[in-house]
Amino acid sequence: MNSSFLPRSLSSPAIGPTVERVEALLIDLPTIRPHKLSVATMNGQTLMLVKVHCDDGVIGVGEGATIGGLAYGAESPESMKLAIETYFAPLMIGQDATRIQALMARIGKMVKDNRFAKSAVETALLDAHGKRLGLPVSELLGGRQRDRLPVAWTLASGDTSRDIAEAEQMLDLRRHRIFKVKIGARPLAEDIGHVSRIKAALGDRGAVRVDVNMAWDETEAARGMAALAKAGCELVEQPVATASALSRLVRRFPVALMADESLTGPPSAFELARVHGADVFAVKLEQSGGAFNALRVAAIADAAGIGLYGGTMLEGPVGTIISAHAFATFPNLQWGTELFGPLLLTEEILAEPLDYSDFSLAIPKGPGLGITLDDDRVSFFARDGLRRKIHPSA
Ligand SMILES: O=C(O)C[C@H]1C=CC(=O)O1
Ligand SMILES: [Mn+2]
Repeated sequence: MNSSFLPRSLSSPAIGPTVERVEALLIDLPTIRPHKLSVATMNGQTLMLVKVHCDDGVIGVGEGATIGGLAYGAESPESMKLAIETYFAPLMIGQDATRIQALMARIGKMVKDNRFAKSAVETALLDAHGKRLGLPVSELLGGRQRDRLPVAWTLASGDTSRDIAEAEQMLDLRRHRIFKVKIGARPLAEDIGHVSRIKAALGDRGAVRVDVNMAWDETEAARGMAALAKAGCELVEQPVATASALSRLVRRFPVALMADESLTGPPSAFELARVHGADVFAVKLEQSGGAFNALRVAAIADAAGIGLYGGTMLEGPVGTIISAHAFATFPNLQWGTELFGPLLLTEEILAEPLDYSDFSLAIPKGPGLGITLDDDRVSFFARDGLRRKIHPSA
């Protein structure tokens, strides 16, 4: 790509270590069970890993993931890899790796959307810079306010008894006590029955929330929210698609309303706040376009009196931990997080697993993201790796 198109201020000479090489790869991992959402049923998850190699020998790692290929949004793991290799890398190579916001602005001038891919490369730059400085990424983002984050679990087997048994197991393990039930694929009455039975079984031992993933129209949503409030559900996530429909539902029922898919970065957060479209924002790093933008979304929520929740795109450990570093800096995180993505995967790709205990996730304290990939396992599960050679249909 010809960098002479760029304004002079965005292509100034590097003063620190520079980006030498950018590498992207896809890894395919099985899930512990089918994960049923109204938009897709997942039997596995594909992670796009990006490695940014710098000329001081530091390598930073980032991740992009989405749900059900193209079922959730415009980007797929494959499209992120292509965008990074073809369009991002030429804009990054030779640039100062320590001026992360300046480099992201340079990319932003030439890459209009691709928020998930931007989040992945920004993560890798933050990881590299934290390693270089000997600081956790949370410190680069302004400083952490907490060392652990509450983590919700999603019940999405589609089967009521199985979901109840799974919730009981999570309570016994002291891993989760907040449960988000995926609904919206079945008729309303069936979904309400499903959620009511789960809440009745758990009682005060577990909080129950639902995610409709935009599947309802406004009339169904009004009926659904009234019934869910009666059943003891405390929060309904994105029952309808648009901000205006959300704003007509908010505060009509004694149940909190959370925006998820409607939030695609700071301008959408501002618009939702302006129309009073939600009680709570599910902030996702990838949807926001990276950690810095997620912090901007959180600031808008705080200013508008909207509660905050740390969302996930069911990322693997890298995407999960950059999210944890960002959420650790939020002044308010009233609704906790759902950073359970790595627990949905059957395979570990870190040298040391993450610490999920006491109903929470520990935010690593080491430099950068504070995690280390197990490179042998990553190459084994790579799309063109050994696992595919042994089991071609896997
Ligand atoms: O919130 C979503 O829509 C996506 C995701 C988060 C948890 C889960 O099970 O799915
Ligand atoms: Mn959601």
